[in-house]
Amino acid sequence: MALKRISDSILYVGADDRTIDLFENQYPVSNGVTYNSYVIKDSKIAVMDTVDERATDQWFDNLEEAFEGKAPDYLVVSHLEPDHSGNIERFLKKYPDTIVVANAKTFAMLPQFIDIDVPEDKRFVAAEGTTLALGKHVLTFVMAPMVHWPEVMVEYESTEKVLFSADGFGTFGALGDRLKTSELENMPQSWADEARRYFINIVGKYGPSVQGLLKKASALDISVIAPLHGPVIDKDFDFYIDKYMRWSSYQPEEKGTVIAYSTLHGNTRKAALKLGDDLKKLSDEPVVVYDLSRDDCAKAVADSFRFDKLVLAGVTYDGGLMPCMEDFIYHLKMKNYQNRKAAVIENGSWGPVAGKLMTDALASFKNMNVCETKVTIKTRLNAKNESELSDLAKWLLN
Ligand SMILES: Cc1cc2nc3c(=O)[nH]c(=O)nc-3n(C[C@H](O)[C@H](O)[C@H](O)COP(=O)(O)O)c2cc1C
Repeated sequence: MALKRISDSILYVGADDRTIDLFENQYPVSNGVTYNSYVIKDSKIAVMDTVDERATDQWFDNLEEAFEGKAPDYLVVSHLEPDHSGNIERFLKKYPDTIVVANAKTFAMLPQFIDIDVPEDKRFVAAEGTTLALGKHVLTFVMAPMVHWPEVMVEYESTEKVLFSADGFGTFGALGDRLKTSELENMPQSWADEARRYFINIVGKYGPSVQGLLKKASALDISVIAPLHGPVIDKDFDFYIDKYMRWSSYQPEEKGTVIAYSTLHGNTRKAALKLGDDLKKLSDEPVVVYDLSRDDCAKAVADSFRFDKLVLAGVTYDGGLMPCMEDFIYHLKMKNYQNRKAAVIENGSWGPVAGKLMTDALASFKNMNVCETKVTIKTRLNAKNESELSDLAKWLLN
């Protein structure tokens, strides 16, 4: 099959992985994932990153097709996460004359990832603003520390105005025979859900670092963004940049409520659904309800960042919270959840403490407006609780 291309000179040599169930062994990827890698062909040939070990054979086949009998000159390593560094060693064994292009931090960390000691004359050490001419094409290196690993850098190719954005603007999902967002259906909207789940959960903790990179990127004239996962972005840039601005500044994208519940016997679920119905009766704003025992925690976390309101509805369990609620709150904390309106519904049959625990957790996040009155259910919803839930819906929408 002919290789997919960004242009005549920039080829896609990455691969779909539809066999993986959990990305990073924790995020469900029912539509698979891609490990992107690119080849720039000019007087010199540069390979932009390797791929996960799971895609080794496909990648080497693609490389051979792209090289057309020539040998590569450079291997650019934008960062060392195993899904991108997984084939550096095999590549250097197969193409030992290649010069490795990476920054000083990457070279310092490289021995943790490969057993080959790259000799000095096979190293090109990139720093902020360093350029590397391949012929007509020229790469400029832009450091992006802690987006989301310390050694991350991105590369800007100025002739075709391509930003190789590392994991920035990446998303889950295999690509099949398409590559660019302009070739995919329902773009850019359909990109947002999975890109949000990817960003918030994988990069979200490092908002200020992402803002730093966005500031540097705003000075570049960009025609294409080529990330390391998912489609190459070739239009509607404002949409994608706006999403990244919001996500990295922890601002909600839109009005709406996430109700995340934990239940042992189903009564707290009933309360969560009742509140959802009350909200829907009062407003057209979206309401999304998550069963934290069953639903994808990463999706619940991503939607919590998407919307401006969050309700935690949880049972008291052995004098504490159910593990799934603890886990959800832990994820919110890890990803710097903040700037939202929030409320709590608790349940307990003899000594409810879940409300205090959930309220304290929410109040510990930055700039939260947490409802002062919590709804306390004693085992089953009663008429008073129903009226309290109606009042809570009004407070949330106020
Ligand atoms: C194993 C177990 C431990 C529980 N621990 C407590 C507890 O420490 N304090 C309390 O008030 N209720 C406790 N409960 C009762 C739950 O909070 C109870 O399931 C809830 O009040 C009813 O809501 P649900 O139908 O949503 O589970 C416990 C229930 C179970 C099954």
